Amino acid sequence: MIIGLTGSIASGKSTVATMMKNLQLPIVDADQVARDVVKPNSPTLQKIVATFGDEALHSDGTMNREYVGQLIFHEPAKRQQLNDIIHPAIRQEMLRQRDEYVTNGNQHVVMDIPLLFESQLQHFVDKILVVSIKEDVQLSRLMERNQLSKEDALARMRSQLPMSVKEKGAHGVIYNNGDEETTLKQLKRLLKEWHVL
Ligand SMILES: CC(C)(COP(=O)(O)OP(=O)(O)OC[C@H]1O[C@@H](n2cnc3c(N)ncnc32)[C@H](O)[C@@H]1O)[C@@H](O)C(=O)NCCC(=O)NCCS
Ligand SMILES: Nc1ncnc2c1ncn2[C@@H]1O[C@H](COP(=O)(O)OP(=O)(O)OP(=O)(O)O)[C@@H](O)[C@H]1O
Repeated sequence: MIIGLTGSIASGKSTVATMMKNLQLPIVDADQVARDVVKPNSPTLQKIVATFGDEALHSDGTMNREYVGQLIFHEPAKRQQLNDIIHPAIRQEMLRQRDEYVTNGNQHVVMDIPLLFESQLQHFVDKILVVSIKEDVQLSRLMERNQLSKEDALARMRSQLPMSVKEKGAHGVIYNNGDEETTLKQLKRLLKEWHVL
């Protein structure tokens, strides 16, 4: 079974992905792939610099994530431009990793894809697991983790589909408002239901 793990920004996808890894499930991590495809001198990073200017680059040749983030989380048109450049490369590499895990005999693979619904990638997976969170808890965890102002954190949250839409499209939902142990219990229950554990 290919499981699509998604949710909203700072809802706890990485936290749940780590739990799944500890349960011996292989993970394809879209955020990590998104970092890999913009390595210094990569064609994707060159396109980003051609579009957003030299400020998108640090002097050591790595992408200036803060600068690009400020641009795209506040301006939908710029976000679309970045998505058009970077998403094809991300998709190709995610599918390569998924298929490699399957070829190597893994019965189940987890794909951690923050924008699964926004990018309409439902067809990449067999079942969709949404990590849900209440908006006030999400806001405070996001502000704390990324040291963001309330305004910047809200801009990031609003750049994604509402949680209610994602919950409706899910085969299973985990609520990550409490402590990690409560979340782990829900995860194990769901995976048993799906005959993954
Ligand atoms: C804009 C960038 C440079 C900001 O980098 P930063 O280190 O601050 O954030 P990070 O990459 O850790 O992403 C954090 C979260 O932001 C959200 N997010 C990232 N990109 C987007 C986007 N294009 N649209 C909506 N939400 C996004 C996701 O929930 C993601 O998990 C970076 O997120 C990026 O390259 N985004 C484009 C690639 C992408 O769409 N990634 C998301 C999943 S494939
Ligand atoms: N149950 C929990 N209790 C307390 N803190 C939590 C819990 N789950 C996650 N966190 C914290 O909340 C923040 C967001 O969690 P995490 O990074 O897993 O979210 P994410 O959905 O992967 O985020 P992103 O979309 O930005 O990649 C992190 O700082 C994490 O340590």
